[in-house]
Amino acid sequence: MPLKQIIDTCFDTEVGANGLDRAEFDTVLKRTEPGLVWLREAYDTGALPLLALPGRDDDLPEITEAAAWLADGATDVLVLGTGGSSLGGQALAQVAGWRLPVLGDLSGRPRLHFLDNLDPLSLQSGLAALPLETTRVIAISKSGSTGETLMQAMAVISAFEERGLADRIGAHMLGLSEPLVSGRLNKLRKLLEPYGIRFLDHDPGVGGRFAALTNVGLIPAAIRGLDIAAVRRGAQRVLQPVLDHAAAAEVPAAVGAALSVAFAERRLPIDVMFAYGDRLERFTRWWVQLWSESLGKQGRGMTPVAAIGPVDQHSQLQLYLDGPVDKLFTVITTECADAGPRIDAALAAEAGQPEFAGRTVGDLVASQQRATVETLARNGRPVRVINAGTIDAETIGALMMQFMLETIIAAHLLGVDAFDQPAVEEGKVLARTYLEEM
Ligand SMILES: O=P(O)(O)OC[C@H]1O[C@](O)(CO)[C@@H](O)[C@@H]1O
Repeated sequence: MPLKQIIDTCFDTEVGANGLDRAEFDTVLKRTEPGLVWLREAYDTGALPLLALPGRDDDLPEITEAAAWLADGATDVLVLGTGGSSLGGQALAQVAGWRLPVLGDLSGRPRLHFLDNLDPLSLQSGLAALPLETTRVIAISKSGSTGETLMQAMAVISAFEERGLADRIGAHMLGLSEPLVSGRLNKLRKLLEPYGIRFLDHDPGVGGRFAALTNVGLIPAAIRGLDIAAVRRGAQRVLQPVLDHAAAAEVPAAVGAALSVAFAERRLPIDVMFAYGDRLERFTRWWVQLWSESLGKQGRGMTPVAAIGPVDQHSQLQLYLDGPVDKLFTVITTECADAGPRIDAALAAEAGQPEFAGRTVGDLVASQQRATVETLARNGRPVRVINAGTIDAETIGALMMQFMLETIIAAHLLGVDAFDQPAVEEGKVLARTYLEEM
């Protein structure tokens, strides 16, 4: 089912004075047109390889083979890498059942562990607990120089050696990094290749946070059994209107970018993504990096906040309904009516919840989604809705492409480069200095 975007509750007619008036919105929407032209040109010239990915299938056999190689006979697969080298894979794998409460890893496939946050205690206890004889590792870093990933890779190698498994390192690990460029040191390759570890190439033209549809995101997804061709099909469906020269109003990503920037210009500089369903939790985190690193530059940018429903109704909604009016909400809903356990009428009566009788858990969540959107609007909070239908491979591909396009178009509107992240370097240099001083 295609994504369905509903924006009525962003306008003053629905939410009162905090909403945009149509003319104001149309002016910002018109400003997205150069961004759309730029995207089409980038597609035609191949300047942005990300845009060619949805239509490609030539690389899928290599991705499928790598996933099968990692999973073959494995009880556990460790994914080393951080930021864009991890979050896309996490978002996709979660759609296929990874990291869900209780049942997440009971699929007969290897357990997946994404070691994206460097934490000394987690790493130590994790490596001690894992059956390394049957553990495979994929180390992902576009640059090959991210300290966290390098340190994790070194710790893993040492753990294999300490368990007397030094001779298996080459057969248990895979690397994924940019191809070697003469004169530039790739530390990850330098570290791992001497062990005979095979490397796949990270597409040098696709930045980490935009790499979910490359081998970076698709290998972990395929390990979990997600249909990776369908992920790309979903992405293509969202890209197509841009390539077909659709008017900005017919390109949901242009509409989304225009809304966000229009509200930011009105001093609503916070974007809250409120996604209903456990399977979208990591997706919201992936989006937070995409939106933050791509747009937060030169004093500009909108602050992303991630929430999932219904649980965050019980932690954040009070602020959203009654706190400062400084946010645009994007509520991602799913078709969940009729899904999940059906509630026994006698139990419902016994508990004093007669309205539960005969209803499914999905019926309640469907009602909650609707209620959240309406309550936000009634309290004068601008809210757009994206009805994602069923959360499957195609849907997550579509959502990822929608938000990547939205990010690129928003960057055009803000006048910033979506593809760099110069400011984060400063802290990395300082951390290295402090480490040397220790
Ligand atoms: O894939 P790499 O090069 O290891 O980078 C990991 C992450 O670190 C950053 O460069 C920020 O430090 C992100 O942009 C990137 O996704």
